[in-house]
Amino acid sequence: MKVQDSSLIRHKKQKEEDIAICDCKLNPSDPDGACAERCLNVLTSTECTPTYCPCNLYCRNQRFQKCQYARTKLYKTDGRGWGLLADENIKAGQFIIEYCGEVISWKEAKRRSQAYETQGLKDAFIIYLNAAESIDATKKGSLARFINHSCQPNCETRKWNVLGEIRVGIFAKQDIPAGSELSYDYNFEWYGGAKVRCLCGAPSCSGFLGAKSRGFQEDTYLWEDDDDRYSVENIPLYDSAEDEPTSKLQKTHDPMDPEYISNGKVESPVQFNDYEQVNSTAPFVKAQDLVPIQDAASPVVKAEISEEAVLYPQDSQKIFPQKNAMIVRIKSNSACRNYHIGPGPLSKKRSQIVLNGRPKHLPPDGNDTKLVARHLPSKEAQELLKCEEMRDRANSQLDCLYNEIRPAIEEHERDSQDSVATSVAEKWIEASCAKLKAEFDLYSSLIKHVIFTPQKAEPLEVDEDHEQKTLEYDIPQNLSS
Ligand SMILES: C[S@@+](CC[C@H](N)C(=O)[O-])C[C@H]1O[C@@H](n2cnc3c(N)ncnc32)[C@H](O)[C@@H]1O
Repeated sequence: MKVQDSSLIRHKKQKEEDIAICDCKLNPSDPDGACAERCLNVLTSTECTPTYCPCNLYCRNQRFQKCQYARTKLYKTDGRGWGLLADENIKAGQFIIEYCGEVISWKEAKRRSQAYETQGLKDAFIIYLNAAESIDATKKGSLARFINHSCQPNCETRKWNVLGEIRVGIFAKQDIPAGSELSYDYNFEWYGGAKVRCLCGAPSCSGFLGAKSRGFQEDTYLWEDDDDRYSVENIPLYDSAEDEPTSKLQKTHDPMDPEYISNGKVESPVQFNDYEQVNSTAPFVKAQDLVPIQDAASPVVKAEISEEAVLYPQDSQKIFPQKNAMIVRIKSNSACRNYHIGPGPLSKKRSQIVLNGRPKHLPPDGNDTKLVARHLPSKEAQELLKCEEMRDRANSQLDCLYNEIRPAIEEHERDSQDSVATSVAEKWIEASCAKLKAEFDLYSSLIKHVIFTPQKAEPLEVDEDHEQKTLEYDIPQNLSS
């Protein structure tokens, strides 16, 4: 009989209406381009959902789900325990591996870290996931748990939305040649315990792991004794019977002991691809016996795009098909409200988004507008292209604004459970409105031109440079102003 570990957080099932569907089109002559860097979902750090993606089996945006990891191997460092090496050349930006572990509430994270410390556990494996949750890879996890800290790292952590849940991946910050040790900046948030002297050897080394940390500020976090908002009891529990993988993790050995993994042979680096495949699908797994370690500490994951990035009231959800747009959930102090920015729940139809029951077409890309403009007299074409430029400018303003306010949002999120400051939200809304207005202008201009184009099936005479020479207009009386 399986005993459910009540400290683990249950998988959330993604609702159909929350599935984000990109508008990529599969080009049979370039299948590798399916859901590549311009995919709407990729731009919003969201993985495509199998069977819903227009590129179907060719979709390349399911790396977490398919465990498309870089080849890595373990090695024994000098003074820093185990470390992880690149076992192939890795490109800048490449997804290397998921940081898997038990997903627990912060309250549970605090309890465990204290317990680990009392037991004299040496290394720290709890990382920050979001305001309410942490990932503990102390007993269960992937090879990512062996990646050491560096003050001048070649990797970074990024959060991705995978089937409606936020997951953490290790990504290359730069090209990494095979044989290099992988590292990221833990940006430690200490859960107590003595500080660990940093041995990364970087010229800019800050001296200690967690030197950047403001320390574990118990009082500002959620789990004051009388604060039950995020207590384990209130969080839906993971049903191990449903999803628990059968893996090597279930064996009675310490699965995280590289000597166990590598069959006792630690002299030379060992390949771990099979092991990774088995474990990587399960960021949420059942607890096993504790392993004695010392000086527990918990690295905090820095997210490139915070899933709790910017507030946008739910009742005024808008579509922002941009890099910074992500479905987010932010909990306010007074009540548990949901805020969204970015693509709201998307319908199953391609190129169409349904919000609050109203279908909205995704904006045409620049090429489409230019195509339309080619078939218009130059004055109209100019106007159309001007509108498009306006839209692009507003888009990039919104991007800049997002980058500007992101630190405040992340800072705020860590400091307290209040919603992001109203002034920040207002700034965002203002910029979003500017962008929407620019888009509106673009579309109205497009519509105007479409209405004003000839109704007769008179082919347009176009010269080699696509410049239109003649046009016949059939302007409806009521629209001829
Ligand atoms: C997530 S684990 C990394 C894997 C670990 N080396 C092991 O053998 O399991 C984090 C721990 O590794 C050690 N560590 C990581 N980076 C270090 C560094 N730059 N200097 C000293 N110790 C480090 C610390 O003990 C830290 O608590």
